[in-house]
Amino acid sequence: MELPPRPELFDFHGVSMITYFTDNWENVQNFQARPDDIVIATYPKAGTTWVSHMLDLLYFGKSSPERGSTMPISERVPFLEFTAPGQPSGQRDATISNGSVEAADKMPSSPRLIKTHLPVQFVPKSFWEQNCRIIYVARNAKDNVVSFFHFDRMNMGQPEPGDWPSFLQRFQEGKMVFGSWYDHVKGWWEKKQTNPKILYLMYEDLAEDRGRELDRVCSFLGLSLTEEERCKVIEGVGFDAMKKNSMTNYSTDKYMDFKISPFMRKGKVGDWKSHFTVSQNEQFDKEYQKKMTHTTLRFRTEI
Ligand SMILES: Nc1ncnc2c1ncn2[C@@H]1O[C@H](COP(=O)(O)OS(=O)(=O)O)[C@@H](OP(=O)(O)O)[C@H]1O
Repeated sequence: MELPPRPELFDFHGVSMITYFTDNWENVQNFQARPDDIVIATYPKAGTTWVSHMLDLLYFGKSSPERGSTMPISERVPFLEFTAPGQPSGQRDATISNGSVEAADKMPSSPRLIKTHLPVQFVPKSFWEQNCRIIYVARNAKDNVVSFFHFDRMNMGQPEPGDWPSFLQRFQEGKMVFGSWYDHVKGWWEKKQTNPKILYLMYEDLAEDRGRELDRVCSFLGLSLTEEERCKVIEGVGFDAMKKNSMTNYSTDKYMDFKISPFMRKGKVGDWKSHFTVSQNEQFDKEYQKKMTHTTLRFRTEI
């Protein structure tokens, strides 16, 4: 299959975007949420797939144990604002595998688990009106940008990444798909301060002790598990298990070139140390301090 050329970034209401996430804008904004919908919101590469698979196992692992090994994560947890590359708005094939609003509308399962990378100000208002629960996952900026760089190298549906120094520079300027990491993590953090329906998770905490974070998630969602169920979820969301599982490792995605880099790449905290030079790190830290002065949000870059 011939793939369309890589998309270009453009400014969309103050946020850098590509058309795959703006083509269906009206339908996204008018999306009708249901009160029991659960949203998994993240800046790209912060642990979306990890928490999506965790929630899917939590809700459907018992009733449909085959689901996690037969349905790609993009079908189990549709990506709200996504429209398939190469298919202009209005002519899209609205199957569940394309993600998107239409797929979510048709989902029979309850609760619906819905993925989004939207910054908080772009979230469709129906989610707030319905008082839906939202799990936001954030990852420290250094590991986040490294993961994003490798993703853009291997995903032909993303803009050309260029070389590492220029990618890092553009990350600091917020010229990434879904905009500035700083605005994203801070915007959701502020929203969380007044909205108890938002659980703010950290990738680093998950990496440190996913059992403990699973317990936090269950308590937020009002779920209780038997010890056996709990062990099954913990095992199912391990990095090695998810890397092997073709329903979570994106090996079925035709836009990703695994010869360049796998989707489930390293899954580590601190991998940034093998990418940043000493001077890139110093420069980054300086800008980071400035951009994070007026927030109580704190990240760990190693565990
Ligand atoms: N189970 C588990 N354990 C540890 N790490 C995990 C796990 N699942 C996904 N990952 C890592 O998360 C990174 C992908 O992030 P996302 O799923 O948010 O990507 S996406 O935005 O949906 O494209 C990507 O990070 P990097 O390896 O650093 O590139 C994945 O490897």
